Amino acid sequence: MHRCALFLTKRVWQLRPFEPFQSPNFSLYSISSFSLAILSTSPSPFLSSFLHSLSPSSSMAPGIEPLQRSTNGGSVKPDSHLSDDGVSHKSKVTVIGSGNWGSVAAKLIASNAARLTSFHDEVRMWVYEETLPTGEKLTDVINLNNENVKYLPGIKLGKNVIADPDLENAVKHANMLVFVTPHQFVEGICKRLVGKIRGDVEAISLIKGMEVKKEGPCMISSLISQELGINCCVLMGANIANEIAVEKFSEATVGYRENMREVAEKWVQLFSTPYFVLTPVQDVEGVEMCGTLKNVVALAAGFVDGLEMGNNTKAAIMRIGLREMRMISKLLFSSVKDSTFFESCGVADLITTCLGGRNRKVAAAFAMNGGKRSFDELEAEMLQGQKLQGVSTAKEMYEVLNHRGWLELFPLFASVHEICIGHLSPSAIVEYSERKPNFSVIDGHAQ
Ligand SMILES: NC(=O)c1ccc[n+]([C@@H]2O[C@H](COP(=O)([O-])OP(=O)(O)OC[C@H]3O[C@@H](n4cnc5c(N)ncnc54)[C@H](O)[C@@H]3O)[C@@H](O)[C@H]2O)c1
Ligand SMILES: O=P(O)(O)OC[C@H](O)CO
Repeated sequence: MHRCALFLTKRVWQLRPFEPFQSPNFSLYSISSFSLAILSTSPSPFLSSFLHSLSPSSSMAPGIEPLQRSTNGGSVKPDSHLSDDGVSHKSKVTVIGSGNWGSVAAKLIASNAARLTSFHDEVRMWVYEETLPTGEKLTDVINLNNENVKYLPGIKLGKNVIADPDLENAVKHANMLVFVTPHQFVEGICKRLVGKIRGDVEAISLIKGMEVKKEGPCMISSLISQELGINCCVLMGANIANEIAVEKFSEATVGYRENMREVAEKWVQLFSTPYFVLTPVQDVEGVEMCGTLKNVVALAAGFVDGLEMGNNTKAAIMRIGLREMRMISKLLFSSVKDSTFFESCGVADLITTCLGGRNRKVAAAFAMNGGKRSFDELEAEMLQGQKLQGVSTAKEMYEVLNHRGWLELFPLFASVHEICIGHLSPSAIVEYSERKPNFSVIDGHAQ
C-alpha cells in the first residue's frame, strides 16, 4: 500500500473520543486580573502622558500632533510634558529586535516619536550583534548610515533610531517595550531582562509564534507577561515588512486585554501613520493565534505553488487552513472571538502570507525539490539570516494536537508538519478525501 495511504488508514483507526476541555491549562493564561492590577498600580506619568496625547488637532489623523518650527527653520516638538518638578513624563520606547520586521517597526515608531510630544524622540533598537562580511559590526553600520544594511537594505530608519547591542542598556530607561524577534529567541531574551526593566513598563509583541511547555501551549505575549510580570498587548496583521518599509498602505490589529483599552490606544498612536492603520480589539489570544497559525497554512500554500497545482487548489487550502485555524484557536482559548478572524490579523494576514510571504516562498522551493532539501538548508540559502516561523510552529502545534488526541481533527495542520519532517511527500497536502474531520465547532464546543 502507498505509504501515505498506510498513514491515513492508521490515522482513522487511531480516532479517539473527543475531550476538548480536559486540559488544566485553559485558565493558565487568563491574566485579566493581573492586567487590572498593572493599570491600577502604574505610576501616573504613563497615564498622564497618554491622556495628554488624546487631544490632537481635529483636522489630523488621531494622535498626529502639529510640529512647531524652530528658529533655525527645522521642526521641533513642543515640550509640554514636564511635571511641576520639571521631570519629563514622556514615554520612552525600546524595540527589542532588528530583523526585517523589527527594523520596519523601528522606522514607524521613530517617525511618530519624532512628532508626538508624549514620546521621547530617541528610539533604542536592540541589535543581536553580528559581524558583516566587510568586518564591520552591524550596530556600527546602522548608527553610521541610519540603515539596517543586512535585514532592511535601502531604507532609512530615522535619525532618532539608535542601535544598541547591549540588551540591558537598551531597555534600562524604557517604559514601552516592543518585542519583535523570531519567537525561538524570546524566552532567552526575557530571562536576561528579569530585574533589568523599569517598574512601569508596558509591552507589545509583534512576534508570530508560540512555545510549548509541559502544561501546554504558551503564546509569546503570555510568556513575556509571565517572565517579566508585565502587561503585554499584541500587534498582528497583513504586514509583509518590505511593503510597509516603502510606505504601501497596510492595516494591522492591536489585541488587548480587558480594561487595557487606554494602553492599546497608546500603542495605536505610536505605530499609526497614514499608510499604516491600526484597529484595537479586545482579544489578545484571538489576534495572536491568527498571526501564529497562518504561518503553517502559508507552508501548505507554498507546497501547492511549488507543485504548480493552481489557484483553485491554493484557495481551497487557504479556506481549509482558515477553518482549522479558527477551530484550534477556539478550542485552546474559549474567549477567542469569531469577529477577530475578519480583522487584518485574520483573513487578511492569511491571504498576504499565502501570496507573498517567506514561509510560502521557502515551502514552494521545498516542494519543487521534492522534499529532498531541508527547510534549514533552504532557509539559510534563500533568506540570508532571516528566520521562518512556520516550520517550528507546525511542529509545536503538532505536539499540542497530538497530546490532546486532536490530530485527526486537523488534517491540514498535521500534514504540514509531517511533510516538513519528510514523513509525507509534499503532494500529500491535498489528500483530504479520507481525512475530513467529522465534527464542527460552534462557539468553542465540538459537536
Ligand atoms: N518580516 C516580516 O514581513 C514580518 C511581518 C510581520 C511579523 N513578522 C514577525 O516578526 C518576528 C520577527 O521577524 P523579523 O522579520 O523581524 O526577523 P528576521 O527573520 O528578518 O531576522 C532574524 C533576526 O533574528 C536575529 N537573531 C539571530 N540569532 C539570534 C539570537 N540567537 N538571539 C536573538 N536574535 C537573533 C537576527 O539578528 C535578526 O535580527 C517574527 O515572529 C515574524 O514572524 C515578520
Ligand atoms: O514572510 P512571512 O511568511 O514570515 O510572513 C510575514 C508576515 O507575517 C505577513 O504578515
